Amino acid sequence: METLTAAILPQTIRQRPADSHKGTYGRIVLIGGNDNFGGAIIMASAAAVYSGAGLVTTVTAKSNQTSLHDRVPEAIFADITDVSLMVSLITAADTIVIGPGLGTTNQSRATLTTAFENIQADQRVIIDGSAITLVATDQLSLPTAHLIFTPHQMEWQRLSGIAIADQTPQRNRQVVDELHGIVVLKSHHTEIYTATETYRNPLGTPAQATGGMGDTLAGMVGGFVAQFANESQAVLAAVYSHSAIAEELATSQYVVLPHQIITEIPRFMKTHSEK
Ligand SMILES: NC(=O)C1=CN([C@@H]2O[C@H](COP(=O)(O)OP(=O)(O)OC[C@H]3O[C@@H](n4cnc5c(N)ncnc54)[C@H](OP(=O)(O)O)[C@@H]3O)[C@@H](O)[C@H]2O)[C@@H](O)CC1
Ligand SMILES: Nc1ncnc2c1ncn2[C@@H]1O[C@H](COP(=O)(O)OP(=O)(O)O)[C@@H](O)[C@H]1O
Ligand SMILES: [Mg+2]
Repeated sequence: METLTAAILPQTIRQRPADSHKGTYGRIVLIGGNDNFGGAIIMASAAAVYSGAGLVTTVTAKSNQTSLHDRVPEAIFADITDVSLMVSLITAADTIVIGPGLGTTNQSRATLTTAFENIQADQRVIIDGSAITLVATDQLSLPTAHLIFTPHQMEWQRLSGIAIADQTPQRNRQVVDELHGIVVLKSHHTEIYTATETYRNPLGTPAQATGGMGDTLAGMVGGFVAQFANESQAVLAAVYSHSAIAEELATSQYVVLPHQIITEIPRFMKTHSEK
């Protein structure tokens, strides 16, 4: 297993060409946030915007519209019950993040199934939170696309069938190979399984152990893969940046809140971009 280092940052975070516009930096659609879990998709959306994604649309419950616009005015709102709108947004996107705060009701399942049916092979899809749980419990068939799963250990137990105590790199790898996607297995020592390599994230702090921390990571991964061509590198750089910012904040804070990480992303990316 390789240990990630800060070298991944300037390799991945490129200088922005002068001759560019918002379309250059990715069209990302985030789907999730029911009436109870609006915060999850708002944090994911904010993380995508602050990571530099060019155009961000959030498909969520109508009850989250005002909060979304208040917290992330850069994001476009779409009502999650408007199925044809969601389908057209998915069709036009290059990156999709699905699952933060989606919930596991019949309506959540219907949304996920419709989204999967309309995803195209060239799209990058981050599958997080409730979407992982639904895929596992309902044995949904996965779309053919560039898939990136971001489970915590219990979500990985549900998806892989490997009990948390038995989640060794060797066993995890067998399931990762069957999934045909990248897996970010989150814990206090997050591991990233790409097609060919396994990486350990050396950073992270218990100050991060707070609700919404993974939703924020899902949005950052979405923002990074929407912009940077090398998909594996983009995932690694997002995971590393998320923890590195948290460690910086934790030098003077007992707990680090997801929205505080989000606010720091643009500065951190500038500091660690290609020189
Ligand atoms: N503000 C919002 O809107 C928020 C909305 N959210 C949304 O809620 C939805 C459900 O997601 P979820 O993660 O909260 O619940 P679930 O999938 O049942 O997992 C929890 C179970 O797993 C266990 N567990 C074991 N190891 C673990 C580990 N390393 N890391 C974490 N858990 C671990 C854990 O064990 P325990 O805590 O009991 O020890 C518990 O039994 C999802 O859509 C998410 O996006 C949240 O993000 C919060 C903020
Ligand atoms: N003790 C810890 N040390 C380092 N990182 C942690 C610790 N606890 C949680 N994290 C990080 O916080 C995030 C939690 O993700 P997740 O459980 O999906 O949160 P949520 O769904 O509430 O947003 C992961 O990135 C995980 O690595
Ligand atoms: Mg989560």
